[in-house]
Amino acid sequence: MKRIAHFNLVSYEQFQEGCKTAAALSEEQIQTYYQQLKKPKRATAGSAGYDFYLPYDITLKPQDTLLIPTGIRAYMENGWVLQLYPRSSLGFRYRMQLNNTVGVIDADYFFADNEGHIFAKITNASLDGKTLHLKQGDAFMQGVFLPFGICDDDDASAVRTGGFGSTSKQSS
Ligand SMILES: O=c1ccn([C@H]2C[C@H](O)[C@@H](COP(=O)(O)OP(=O)(O)OP(=O)(O)O)O2)c(=O)[nH]1
Repeated sequence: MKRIAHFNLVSYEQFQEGCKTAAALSEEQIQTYYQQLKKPKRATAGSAGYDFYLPYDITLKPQDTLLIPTGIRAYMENGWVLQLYPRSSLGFRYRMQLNNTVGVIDADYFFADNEGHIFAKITNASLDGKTLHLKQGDAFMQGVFLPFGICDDDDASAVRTGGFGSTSKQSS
């Protein structure tokens, strides 16, 4: 197995910033949640997916959507990508989905202005009216590191600075 990555927590300031855009939380709550953040882990020696844990309790009614600041950044060697998927059991039971279907975390995102803070946007797409209640520390999403190739005439040289959609802003 290739060891090509590691997870870190983002700084407290970045987590606080992420929480501000995601939820109405007091400073005290944010401090507590930050202290209790857990780095992603694989559940078994043979698992491909690193489980990401919720920073705080969430309730998602059918069709509700939430942005979640994970408090996590991922360093990985060039030539690797971290792909994010819902945790299968939550997909099976609640049709919990990632709004972008699969999250793509680029290797250079680690060096972005927001410290490479990984966000997840999830929806309860339940077709049978089930509300999803999850607790702080529950695994809700999984990340898999994958190698990728590039085209032989590829000359991409732009440097990533921001988060979602930032590269198209730079080039337009
Ligand atoms: O679920 C996600 C998906 C992406 N990202 C971060 C990491 C990724 O490196 C960056 C940009 O994502 P992506 O390349 O998929 O989005 P884009 O809309 O194509 O934006 P960009 O122009 O920045 O490439 O946003 C997340 O935190 N969570």
